[in-house]
Amino acid sequence: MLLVVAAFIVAFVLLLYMMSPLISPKPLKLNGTHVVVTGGSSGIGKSIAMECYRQGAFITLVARDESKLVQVKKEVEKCAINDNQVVLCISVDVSKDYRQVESVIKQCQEKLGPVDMLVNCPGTSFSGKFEEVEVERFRSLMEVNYLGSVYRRMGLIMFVSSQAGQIGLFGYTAYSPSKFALGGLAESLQMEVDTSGLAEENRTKPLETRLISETSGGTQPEQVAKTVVKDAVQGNFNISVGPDGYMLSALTCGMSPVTSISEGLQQIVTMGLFRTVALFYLGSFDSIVRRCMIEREQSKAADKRE
Ligand SMILES: NC(=O)C1=CN([C@@H]2O[C@H](COP(=O)(O)OP(=O)(O)OC[C@H]3O[C@@H](n4cnc5c(N)ncnc54)[C@H](OP(=O)(O)O)[C@@H]3O)[C@@H](O)[C@H]2O)C=CC1
Ligand SMILES: CCCCCCCCCCCCCCCC(=O)[C@@H](N)CO
Repeated sequence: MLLVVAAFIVAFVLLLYMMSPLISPKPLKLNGTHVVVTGGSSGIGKSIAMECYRQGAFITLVARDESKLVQVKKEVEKCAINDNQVVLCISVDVSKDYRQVESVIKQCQEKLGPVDMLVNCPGTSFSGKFEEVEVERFRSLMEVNYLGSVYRRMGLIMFVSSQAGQIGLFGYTAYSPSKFALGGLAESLQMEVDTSGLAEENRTKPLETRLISETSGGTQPEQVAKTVVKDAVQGNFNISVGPDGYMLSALTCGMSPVTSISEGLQQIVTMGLFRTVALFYLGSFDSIVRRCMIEREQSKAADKRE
């Protein structure tokens, strides 16, 4: 008995020792740095750009629609904290020609210096039942959400995924894999790198997907931006928003790295508990899908009778 306890303590101390080099050293100070935000002309990307500007960064906004970019540039400029700060805009489709993207990023580096932090936030979403989603959608979501975040460069890189990138969800057969891929990329890249359109989606969204998505409390993009920027400059690998996001991240951490001792300890301690909570969530998702199916069949039968 004593031996087992001793073995546990030794293993634990060893674990802490092994984790210590993973703990990121000093946080990045955003003041004066160059932050590139792809997908920066709307939603979360725009809020992240504003948050970084408020902390003194120089910003390059990347998206397709030029007029939206110009408009958002003005909004970001309002968040300035000194007179030197600059916002650049680049209109390019990140899902298309990689060389073109590379060349525009080169241009912005010539103007604002090397990129200190790259925030990958371009993305679109589409939901529908598997057999009703055109194959072309699978390709286009993969191109924007996944390939649109593949840029080879140095510095801090942030990938904006989704809860649907941690778990597979009804209606997200095209979207979810593109976000899972992003997670795989981040996890592989982390090992290599030596770092010391919601409206469109809602048009087709199945009732099941809507009900399941509503389980996760909506968060304002400004709040998301605050949290992710704070965590990213600290060098954290897994960044989540809200209590369900926290639980999901702990639950799906797998072999992803830890960036603080307390993060690792929390995962170890909470894993079993969160798995229990997750089973209840799964049960409720299942009952949503079943209820929708029954309701559809009933209304079909009623239509026939008429
Ligand atoms: N909103 C949500 O509920 C959630 C969002 N997410 C993820 O967060 C990210 C941002 O979402 P959100 O703020 O809602 O998105 P928005 O639709 O508000 O903004 C998307 C941004 O990406 C740009 N963009 C889209 N396609 C391309 C492209 N091919 N090339 C270049 N830029 C492109 C858009 O500009 P333009 O169209 O002009 O190119 C826009 O600036 C996405 O990756 C999304 O999957 C994750 C979980 C929840
Ligand atoms: C311990 C376990 C906790 C489990 C919590 C589960 C919460 C599930 C709800 C997930 C909703 C995700 C919708 C994503 C939509 C999206 O990514 C957007 N692009 C939509 O436009």
